[in-house]
Amino acid sequence: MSRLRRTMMYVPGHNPGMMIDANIYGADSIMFDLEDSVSLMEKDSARMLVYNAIKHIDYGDTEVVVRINGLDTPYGYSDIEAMVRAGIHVIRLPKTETAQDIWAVEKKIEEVEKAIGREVGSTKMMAAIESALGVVNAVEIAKASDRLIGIAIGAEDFVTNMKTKRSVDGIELLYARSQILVAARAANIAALDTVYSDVNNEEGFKKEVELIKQLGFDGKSVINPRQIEPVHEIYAPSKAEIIHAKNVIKAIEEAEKKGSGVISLNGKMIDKPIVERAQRILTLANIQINNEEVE
Ligand SMILES: CC(C)(COP(=O)(O)OP(=O)(O)OC[C@H]1O[C@@H](n2cnc3c(N)ncnc32)[C@H](O)[C@@H]1OP(=O)(O)O)[C@@H](O)C(=O)NCCC(=O)NCCSC(=O)C[C@@](O)(CC(=O)O)C(=O)O
Ligand SMILES: [Mg+2]
Repeated sequence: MSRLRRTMMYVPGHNPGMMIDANIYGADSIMFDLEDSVSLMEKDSARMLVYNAIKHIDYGDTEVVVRINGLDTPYGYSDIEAMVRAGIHVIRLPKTETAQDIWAVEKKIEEVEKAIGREVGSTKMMAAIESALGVVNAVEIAKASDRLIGIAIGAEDFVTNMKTKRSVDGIELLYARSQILVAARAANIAALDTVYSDVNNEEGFKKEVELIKQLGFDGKSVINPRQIEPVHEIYAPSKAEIIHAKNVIKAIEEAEKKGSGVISLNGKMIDKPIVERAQRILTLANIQINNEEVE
């Protein structure tokens, strides 16, 4: 079953109180931040804190991601060196604009993997796209490396670059979100939506989550534990959807045994895209397809 990435929670890398038990809130991934939530004065100490957290704290099954500083800053290469040595699962590059940005990070990761005897390719990557140039190059970025597990939109930087600001309905983000989604799907990797900064506006947050789910995003970057449960609730399939999905899988398995790829269920045609949607529903419902009784 593919890993769920409905929520990826930012945890400021200079805040040991937030880092120590960041997995207890139930986010699918936690993302230690070395970039914009950390002041220039604290860059080196935050890197050391995050290194120690990854090395010594057991975060269980939670995926651990680190957002590094860009390679155009004095911190990016040291961030990669420390994070690969610590054993990070995923390195997220902010403000990615070209495939070359990905290759430069990958080159450094590989150098460190070889130096410490870590399996080459085992450190995964994500790219955040936060500018017009990044959006224009989204497909090349998404396809730039086998290490990439997903791409994300960073809306606060993006709207600044576009000389606008975020609105309630998010119209200013529609093109970029769509472009990033299409690029992710073309590369067969995950698409993650951006943060919603107004943590006390639960209604506004839920509306945005409904929107990005409908667009097709796998999940969302979040900044506060209170934002995790609403995302998981909105992404959870209904009981009726689960039962239907199970019936679709059972029907197609029986049809395949008989050598047919197309069948009907309750008078409706069931073919490959419908089966794929059913599998996605069961993944979201956390159900092992083959080990479940079909109701
Ligand atoms: C927002 C707020 C200050 C609210 O504080 P509050 O104090 O009101 O929070 P409360 O709800 O009261 O906290 C209750 C309990 O949860 C604990 N707790 C809270 N937050 C926690 C957390 N994140 N991790 C673990 N623990 C947490 C807290 O310690 C307390 O624990 P306890 O005392 O034990 O009860 C706080 O959450 C926070 O700092 N968030 C992270 C902000 C951040 O990282 N920004 C950078 C990333 S965006 C960016 O860069 C833009 C972007 O790049 C993005 C893109 O890529 O999309 C672009 O361009 O768009
Ligand atoms: Mg940003």
